[in-house]
Amino acid sequence: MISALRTRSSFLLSSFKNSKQLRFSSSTPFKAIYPVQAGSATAHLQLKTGETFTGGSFGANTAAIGEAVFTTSLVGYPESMTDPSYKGQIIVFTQPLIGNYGVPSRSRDKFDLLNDFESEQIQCAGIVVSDYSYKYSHWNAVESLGDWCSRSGVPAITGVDTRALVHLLRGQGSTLGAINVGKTPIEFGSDFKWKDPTSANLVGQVSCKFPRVYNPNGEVNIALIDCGVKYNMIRLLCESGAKVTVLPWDYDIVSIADKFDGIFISNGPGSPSHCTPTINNLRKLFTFYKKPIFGICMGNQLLGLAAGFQVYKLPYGNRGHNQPAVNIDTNQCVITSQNHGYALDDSQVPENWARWYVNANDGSNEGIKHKFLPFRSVQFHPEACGGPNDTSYMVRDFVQTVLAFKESEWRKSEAEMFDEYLGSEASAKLQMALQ
Ligand SMILES: NC(=O)CC[C@H](N)C(=O)O
Repeated sequence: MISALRTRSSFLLSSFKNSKQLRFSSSTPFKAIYPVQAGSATAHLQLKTGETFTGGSFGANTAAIGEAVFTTSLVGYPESMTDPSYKGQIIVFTQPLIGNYGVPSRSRDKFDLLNDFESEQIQCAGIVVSDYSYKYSHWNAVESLGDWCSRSGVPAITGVDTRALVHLLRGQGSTLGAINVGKTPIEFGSDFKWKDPTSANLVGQVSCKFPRVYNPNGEVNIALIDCGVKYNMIRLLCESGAKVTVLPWDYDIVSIADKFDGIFISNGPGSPSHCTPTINNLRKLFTFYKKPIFGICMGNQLLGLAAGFQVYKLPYGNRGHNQPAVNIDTNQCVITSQNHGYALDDSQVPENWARWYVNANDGSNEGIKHKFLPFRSVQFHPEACGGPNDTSYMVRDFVQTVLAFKESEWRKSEAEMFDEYLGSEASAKLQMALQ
């Protein structure tokens, strides 16, 4: 199955590359092709490779630089724009109609988490759309997308030929771009120093600065390593019965690990290579920590790096809400929400680890698990927001596993606990490994 997936994916990629690619002359700007409100200032997305896409500004009258990436998600622009994973990126929406349901209210749930946003503010550097809805309508809307972007200092362009833009990004890969508002594009001389925001440690910029506890009366105590956590991850853990202690990405979790019944590693922006402290902490935990660990997206990459996997950058990433991921053991396919540019190279699998999920489109890794310790992670987003909730059970399963381990510790010796949970053969291996 996997080899078939890999062949299919290489066929898909090669056939796409050989297909008639649009010719992009980097001198002629792509004119706005969708309606731009009369009186809007002209705005441009200029790529480092020279192409310019012109449209009308409907956000802040400011310039921004970011990695231009595209998402095929049809809904969920408030969630995507406030997802810290998009820090340093300019989001190009393939869905043409953006803004039609406005921006929701800032109501909070019982855990004090915003109900309709994934963090307190817009995280992306800017947005590019084809057909912005100046008029919006929704029972929960309190302002327009344009007003939200304007008051947040985030530039937004409408009227852009996003099909041509996405065609280009698929052909050459995600590309550094600059949004600027003004009659004429900026003349970036060949010596212009393009400062790539994603070359910085973006996780350090978005992670919490101090620990914070959610749902203090939860029945199990879970440490969440915050690499740029989305609010719905915290919400799902709390709703599953956990007390969640959110810790900064580089917090010394090793020295307090035994206080926690389980550890969760969150999503986050930029390259995982900047998170060396987190990776080193995970490596130290592997030497003694025997309770469940679960990671999502960046968490999958950091757990994998700590285990000995390599990471590589995908040409244009997987960002959308209909990405198919296949469970390698059961062949079950789940439809997932995704937003990532890096992936684990699972062509070489470290000892005692196994591939868990694989992407049915491009054969990229979608999850890993330890063969007999309760450590696992997925590249996709079970917490959705936006996208399908089909795999949100994985967060609940993690909390249930933590509870099972905790309860078992009270009632049974370790050997019995591991026998019951892992099966006697794996348990025997574990006991050997822990000598
Ligand atoms: N959503 C995420 O956690 C993204 C992880 C990482 N920044 C990537 O782009 O692959």
